[in-house]
Amino acid sequence: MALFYINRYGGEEEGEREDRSRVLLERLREQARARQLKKQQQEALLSPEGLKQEERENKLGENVRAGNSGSNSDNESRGAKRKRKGESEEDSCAEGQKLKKHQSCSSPEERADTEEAADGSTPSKKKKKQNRRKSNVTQERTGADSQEVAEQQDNRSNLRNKSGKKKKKDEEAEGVETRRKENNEKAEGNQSRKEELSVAALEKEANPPPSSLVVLGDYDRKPVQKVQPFLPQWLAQPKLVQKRIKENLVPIRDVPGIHPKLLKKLQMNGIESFFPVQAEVIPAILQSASNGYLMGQGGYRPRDICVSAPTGSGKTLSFVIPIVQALLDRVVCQVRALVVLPTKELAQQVSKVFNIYTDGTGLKVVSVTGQKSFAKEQEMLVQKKVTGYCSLADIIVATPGRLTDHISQTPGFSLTQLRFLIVDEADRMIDDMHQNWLNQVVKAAFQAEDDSGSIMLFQRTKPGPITAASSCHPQIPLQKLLFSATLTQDPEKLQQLGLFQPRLFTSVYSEKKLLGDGAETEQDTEKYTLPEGLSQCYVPCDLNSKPLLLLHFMLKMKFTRVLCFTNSKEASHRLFLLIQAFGGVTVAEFSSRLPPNERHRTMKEFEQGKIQLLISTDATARGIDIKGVNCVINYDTPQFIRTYIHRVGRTARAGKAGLAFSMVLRIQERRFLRMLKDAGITDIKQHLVKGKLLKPLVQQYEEALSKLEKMVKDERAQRRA
Ligand SMILES: Nc1ncnc2c1ncn2[C@@H]1O[C@H](COP(=O)(O)OP(=O)(O)OP(=O)(O)O)[C@@H](O)[C@H]1O
Repeated sequence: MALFYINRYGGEEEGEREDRSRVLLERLREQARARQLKKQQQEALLSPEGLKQEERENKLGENVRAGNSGSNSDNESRGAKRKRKGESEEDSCAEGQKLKKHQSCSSPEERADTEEAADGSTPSKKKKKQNRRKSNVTQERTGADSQEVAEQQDNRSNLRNKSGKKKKKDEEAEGVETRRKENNEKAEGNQSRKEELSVAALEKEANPPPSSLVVLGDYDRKPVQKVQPFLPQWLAQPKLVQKRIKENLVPIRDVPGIHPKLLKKLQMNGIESFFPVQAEVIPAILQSASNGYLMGQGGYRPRDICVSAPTGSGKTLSFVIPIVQALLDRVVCQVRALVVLPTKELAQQVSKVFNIYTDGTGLKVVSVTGQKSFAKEQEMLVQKKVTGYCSLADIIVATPGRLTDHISQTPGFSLTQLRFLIVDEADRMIDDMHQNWLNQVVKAAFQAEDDSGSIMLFQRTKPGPITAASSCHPQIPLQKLLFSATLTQDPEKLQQLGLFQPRLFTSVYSEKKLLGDGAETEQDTEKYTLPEGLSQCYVPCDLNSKPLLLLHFMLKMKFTRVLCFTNSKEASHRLFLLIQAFGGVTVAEFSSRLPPNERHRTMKEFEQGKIQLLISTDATARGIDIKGVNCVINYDTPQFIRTYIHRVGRTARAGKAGLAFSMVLRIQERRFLRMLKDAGITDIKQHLVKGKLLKPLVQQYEEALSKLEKMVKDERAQRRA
């Protein structure tokens, strides 16, 4: 076999070489013929008249050459250099290229050899090599060089013609007809040679030989093309939800399948119409539970649902209503719905909404957030009976930390009947995934029931691939529902949630844009959506003028119900003390510095309008729904776009109007505006406050500063004591 390959390979190579030499030989013959014809022509010219004419022509040629002698000698020396260079580069020339170069750029010396070949004598190998070298040298010459070569050729052949004049006289006997024919052939040959030479020169110009010198630091700025992410179909083609609330209200009776009990409750709570996200998501969840909570529609596992809609667009109700309805018919109290949220305040808020809609239904809602003691929470969750533990909660609203504590430490706490897992502020919860809370929940949900387990029939195992066998054994499905105003569209992040055939409902539209060449491209014109009633401004300022600006907004512009954000609890506290020391504004602070009950009280007072200005950390940035907040001030610029969106989203909720001011240090201005622009937020206006407007506040402010200094010292002393 190996031998066959060798022979085959060898055979092909030989054939190829034969072909090449045949072509070469043919070419050489042609050239020799052309030369012979030229000689004959010269002889014809050597007649007395012809000689005179030739002398005249030679003289004229010499004069012309004398005029160009400088440049010619330059060219010659360059030619010599190139020849040397050509010799050194010879080895790197590819075999295939050699033939082409040989044909297109034959030097005078080479042609002398070709004459020999035409005579029938075979040139030696050494000579061939020399020829190849020479042809390489010639190849490097420019168009001007090739002209010169052509001239030299003519001169040499003239000389040769003169010396062999007598010898050639014998051949004059050949017919004039043949000469003319051959003359034409020769002219054609010369023309083609000239063309080949100039093509070679052009090729050389287009591909100059590589330089050994590298130019550093000289590069062109190339526009970086944005890589369009490849999204799975459910992310690329979501179900679109209208952004504008007021224009897209849907009367509650127009949404099919809602239980009359719930319709009544909605009306009692002043809800006559559903917001767009509710009109889309409520029917979708209800449909997946249309066969009851024990199995999915048609016995299949229901699809998971992801919702990305602006702040204040009513996402809470879009999961509360269908879950309450799905569990209305439950017989035994078991944990069937679990809502996980990032903060205690948010968990309390959501559990309040559940309480409203489960009131009078027999469904029990328990909140596990650490607000109460662990033992107290345990008592609220499970009860020990003679027959074993039984659940006291149908719906649990929890923060991840407390939830995992109960999973691992509360006897009888079971999630084996869990049907709905709701992750609110899902993007934030994905960031918290390092706590491993989701794995613990899923593990607890698919844990085998111990002997005391009452409903062995509905025992379930962790779902694997769908097979005929798995379809024959229906079990209570676990459906995940994700909600956020800034839900990530990063498939890798969402992957961590182990979603099953998810559906996405979103208000973030990708718009098709026309490129310059007329082609269409899909571009995210906005990555996040803000409430329609929100007006945004930024105030360029310096560090010292920030407190004065805040006082100016509160005292001169008479802002009321203002939620003001700082980037740390220390900053919140100091600003609170300063504004308090200044006086004239009812102010409070909200951060993890305060105990939960104090935070709760503060929030209540703020909601009641007893506090004009609430200075807070990002603890209130997400999800908190405080009615009547008409202005948000970013005292410290938010570092991330998601933080900005959630902060400003505390106003302009439920289709109402609201105002957001961001104080931006001049050094931060560019970065801040770029951050917003990258997220597709361009409708932010600059709001300049003139120094003279702040001047009247300065003296009182300086007094407040000295008071603050004293207060901070006292606090430090107290802490040390
Ligand atoms: N259909 C409705 N009609 C009138 N008001 C509604 C309706 N749905 C919700 N609301 C009110 O709108 C406000 C915002 O609702 P919700 O807190 O659910 O918004 P959200 O989308 O969860 O906001 P965030 O993203 O900030 O958490 C609440 O005060 C709520 O009572």
